[in-house]
Amino acid sequence: MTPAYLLRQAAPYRRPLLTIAAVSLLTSAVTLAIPWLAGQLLGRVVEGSGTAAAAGMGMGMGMGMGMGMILVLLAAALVAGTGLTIAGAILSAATGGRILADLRIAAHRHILRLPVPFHDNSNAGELLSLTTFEVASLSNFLANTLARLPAMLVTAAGAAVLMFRLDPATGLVLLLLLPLFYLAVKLVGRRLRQLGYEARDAETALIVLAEQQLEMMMATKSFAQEQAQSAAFTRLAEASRKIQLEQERLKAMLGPIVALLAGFAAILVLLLAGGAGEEARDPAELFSLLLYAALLTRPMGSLADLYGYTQWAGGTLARLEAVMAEAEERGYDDNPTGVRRAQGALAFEDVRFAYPGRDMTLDGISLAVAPGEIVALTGDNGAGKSTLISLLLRFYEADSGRITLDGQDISAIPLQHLRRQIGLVPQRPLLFAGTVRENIAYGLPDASEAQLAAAVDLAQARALVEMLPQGLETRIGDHGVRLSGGQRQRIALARALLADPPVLVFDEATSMFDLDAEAAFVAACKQGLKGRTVLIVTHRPASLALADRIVDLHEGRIRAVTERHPKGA
Ligand SMILES: Nc1ncnc2c1ncn2[C@@H]1O[C@H](COP(=O)(O)OP(=O)(O)OP(=O)(O)O)[C@@H](O)[C@H]1O
Repeated sequence: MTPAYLLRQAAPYRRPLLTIAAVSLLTSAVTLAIPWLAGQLLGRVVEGSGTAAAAGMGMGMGMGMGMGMILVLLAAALVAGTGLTIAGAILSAATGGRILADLRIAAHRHILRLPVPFHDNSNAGELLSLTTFEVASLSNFLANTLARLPAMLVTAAGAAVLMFRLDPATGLVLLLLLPLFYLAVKLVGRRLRQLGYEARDAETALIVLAEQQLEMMMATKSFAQEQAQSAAFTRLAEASRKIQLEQERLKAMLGPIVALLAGFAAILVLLLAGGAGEEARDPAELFSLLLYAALLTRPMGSLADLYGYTQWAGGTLARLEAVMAEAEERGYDDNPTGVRRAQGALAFEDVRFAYPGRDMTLDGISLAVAPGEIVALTGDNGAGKSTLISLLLRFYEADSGRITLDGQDISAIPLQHLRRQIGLVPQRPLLFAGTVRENIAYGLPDASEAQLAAAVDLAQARALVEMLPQGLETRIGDHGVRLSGGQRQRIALARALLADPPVLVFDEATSMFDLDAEAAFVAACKQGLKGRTVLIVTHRPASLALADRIVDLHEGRIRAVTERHPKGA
C-alpha cells in the first residue's frame, strides 16, 4: 500500500473526516481542562471555600475564581465532553458506513467489469471476502482510528506539556519513560500486525472453503465425504480462532501494561513532586498532576492499537489496490441504449488463440456465416468449439486474425452492443434462486407477457411451466436445483430467445432434451428462427439436422465442412 493510495481513498471523505478530527480535538481540549478544573476544585475544598490560594500552574486562570464558578465550569466541561464524545461516535459511524458502502460498491462494480481471464484465475471466495469483511474493517479503520489520531496525539502531548509546566521534574521523568512506552508499543504492535495478516488470511480461507463446500454439496453427499469436509472446515475454523485468541490476548495485555507503567510513573511523580524536603506541594496541583498522568496512559494504549490497525488496513488496502488496478474489459459503454440491430453476418478470418500457458486451441479458423444461416459446429471434446464461441462474445481476445459482425471488426464494437446482438445458451445453464419468470427475464427484465410466452413456447418450456406448482412464479432454488437437467436447459433457452437477438448461439443447449422434445425444438426453430443467424455446438443428430452447414473441428482446425441445405435453397 502506498500512502498516496490511502490518501486517494480518503480524499472524497475529507470533509466528514476533518469534522471528526475537529470534534475529537475539541473533545481532547475539554478532556485536558477537566483535570485542571478538578484540581482547582480540590484546592478550594481543602483550603476552605473561595480563598483562592495560588493555583500555582503559572497560568493565572484559577486565581480568584470562586468555587461556584469552578463548579459551573467543571460541570460544563463534563457535559460538553459527553456531548462531543457522543457526536464524535455518531459522526464516525456515519462516515464509516458511507466509506464502507462506497468502497464495496466501487469494488463490486469493478469486479463485474473485469475480463473473463481475470475471473478464470481468481477465487470467488477471496473476492467475496474482500468486498465484505475486509472492506468493512478498512472503513472502520479510516473513520474510527485514523480520524481520531490527531486528538489522541493532542491529548497525549497536551497532558505532557501541562505536566511539564506544573512540575519540570515530572516532565523529565516522563521524557525518560517515553522510550519505554515506545518500545512496548512497537514490539506488541509488530506482533499485532503479523497476527492481523494471519487472522485475515485465516478468515478468507474459511470463506473460500465454505463457499466451495456448499457448491459441492451433492458430491459431498454422494461420495459420503461429510466427515472429511467437516474436519477440513473444523481445522480452518480452529486455526482462525487461535489466531484471534492470540490477537485478543495481546490487545488485552497491552492497555493494562501501559497503564501499569503509567501507574508507576504516577507514584514517581508523587514522590518527586510531593516532597524531598522542599516547600510543601499544593494539593490541587498534585491532584491535577495525577489526573494528567492518568490521561496520558489512554492515548498511549490507543496509539499502540492504531499501530496494529494501520498495518492490518495496509494489507487490505494492498489487496484492494491490486484488484482495482486490474484493467476492465475493453470497450465498455456505460449507457448501451439505441443498439442498432445487426443483420447477423459473421466471419472468422484466420483466427488463432491459445489460453495463457496452453497449446494453441484455435489454429487458423476461417469461417463465414451468412445472415439467417444455421451452422452446426461439431467435433471431439476439447476441439475448441466453445472457445470459438467465447471469442465471438469477446470473453477472450483472439491472438491473431479477426472476427467480424456485419463486416465490422468485433473489437471495434462497444462490448454491450456486441453482446446484446448475441443470445448465448451456454453448455451449463446458469440459473439463480429466483422464480422461473425472473430467470427467463434475466437479460430483458421489462419483457412483456407476450414476449415471455413466445420464448417459453419456442424453448419447448410450455408444458414445464404449466406443470410447476406456481407456474412462472415457481421458485427454482440455487442454480435451479429444483428442476431436472433438461428443464434447466429449457429455462436457459427461453432466456436467450426472449430478447430475440439477430444471432443465437446454442452450446450443447439441448444435450439433455429427450428425443421428442429435441425434435419438437428443431421443428419449432425452423419456423421461429427464420432470419436469425444460428451457431449450434452439438453432437446430437437432431440438432445437426437443423443446420444448413456442419463444420467439423479437430484440434483447433476445421477438418471438414458439410453443406446440407445449399444457401438460398
Ligand atoms: N478457461 C480456460 N483456460 C485454459 N484452458 C481452457 C479454458 N477453457 C478451455 N480450455 C482448454 O481449451 C481446449 C478447448 O476447449 P473447448 O471448451 O473450446 O472445447 P470444446 O470443443 O467445446 O469441447 P467439448 O465438446 O468437450 O465441450 C481444451 O483443451 C480445454 O482444456
